[in-house]
Amino acid sequence: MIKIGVIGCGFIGSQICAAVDSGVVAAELAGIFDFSAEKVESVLQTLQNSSPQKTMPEEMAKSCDLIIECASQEAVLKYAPMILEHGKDMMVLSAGAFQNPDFYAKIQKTAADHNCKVYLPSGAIAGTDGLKSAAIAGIKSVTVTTRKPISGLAGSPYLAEKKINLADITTPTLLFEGKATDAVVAFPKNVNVCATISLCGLGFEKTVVKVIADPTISDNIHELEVFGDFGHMKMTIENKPSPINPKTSYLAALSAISTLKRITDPIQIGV
Ligand SMILES: NC(=O)C1=CN([C@@H]2O[C@H](COP(=O)(O)OP(=O)(O)OC[C@H]3O[C@@H](n4cnc5c(N)ncnc54)[C@H](O)[C@@H]3O)[C@@H](O)[C@H]2O)C=CC1
Ligand SMILES: O=C([O-])CC(=O)C(=O)O
Repeated sequence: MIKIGVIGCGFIGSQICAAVDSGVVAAELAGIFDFSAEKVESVLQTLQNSSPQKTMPEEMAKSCDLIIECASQEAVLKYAPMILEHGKDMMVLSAGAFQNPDFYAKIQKTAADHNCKVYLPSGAIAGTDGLKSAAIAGIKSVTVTTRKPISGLAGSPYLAEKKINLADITTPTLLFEGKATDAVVAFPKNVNVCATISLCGLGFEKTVVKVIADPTISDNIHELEVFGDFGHMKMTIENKPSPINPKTSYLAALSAISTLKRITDPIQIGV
C-alpha cells in the first residue's frame, strides 16, 4: 500500500484524509502537516483507522511515497522542488503556482531527473479529458468564465488592488477579464481551475479568464469554451461550495480523491 502525506488540513485535506481513513482509497495515511496546529488536530480527531505522524514536509519527503499539496500556491513553491528531489511523487491542487514558466520548467526537469510524477487533478472543473485530446490536433481559443457568489471571492488580492468593495455589488459584475497568468495571481484561491485548463490546452498566456461576482447565485459556476480543429466544446459546471470554505467547490476534493484512486487502482479509465 502506498504511504501518503497531506500538506494542508483545510477542506480538501480533511476530505482526502477521510477517504483514505475509511478505505475509499487503498493507501496508508502516513503524515499530515498544516502551519495551523489546530487544523492538524481537528483532522486527527476525525480519524478512526489511521495514525498519521504530525510531520514537516521535509520528513514526509523521506517517509511517504506520494505527498499531496492542498494548502496554497506558496506551499507548492516552497515544498514541491524539495519533495521531487527526494524522488517522491506529488499531487498539486494549488495549480496556479505553475503560472511562472521558470518554476514550471524547474518542476518538469526535477520530476524527470528523479523519475517521479506530479499529478494535477481536474479540480473543480470538468472537460480536461476533451481538452487534452483536442490539444493534440490544435486549439484556436480557450475561455474559462468563473462565476462565484460574493462570499466565495472575499479576500482576493485583486479586490484590494482595484479598491473593489464586494458589499457594493448587487448585480452580476465582471470583475476581471484577462490572461490566466494574471488571473491566478489576482484570485489565487478562486481560479486554480484556469491554471489546470491552461496546462491542458493553450498555456497561461493564451487562455482567457473572466471572473464574475454574482450575488444572485449560491453555486460556484465554471464555464469552459474551446474552439479548435476538433470542433467546438462548451461545458458548464454548477458546483456546490464546500460548507467550510465557500471559495472551494465540493467537486475539487472529490477530484483529488478520484485521482488518488486512479493512482492506486490497477485499471485506468479515461484519458
Ligand atoms: N485545482 C482546483 O480546481 C482547486 C484548487 N483549490 C486550491 O486547493 C488548495 C486547498 O483548498 P482548500 O482545502 O479549500 O483550502 P482551505 O483554506 O480550506 O485549507 C488550506 C489549508 O492549508 C493550510 N496552509 C496554507 N498554506 C500553507 C503552507 N504554506 N504550509 C502549510 N499549511 C498551509 C491552511 O492553514 C489551511 O488549513 C487552495 O490553494 C485552493 O485554492 C481549491 C479548489 C479548486
Ligand atoms: O473550487 C472552485 O470552484 C474553484 C477554485 O476555488 C479554484 O479553482 O481555485
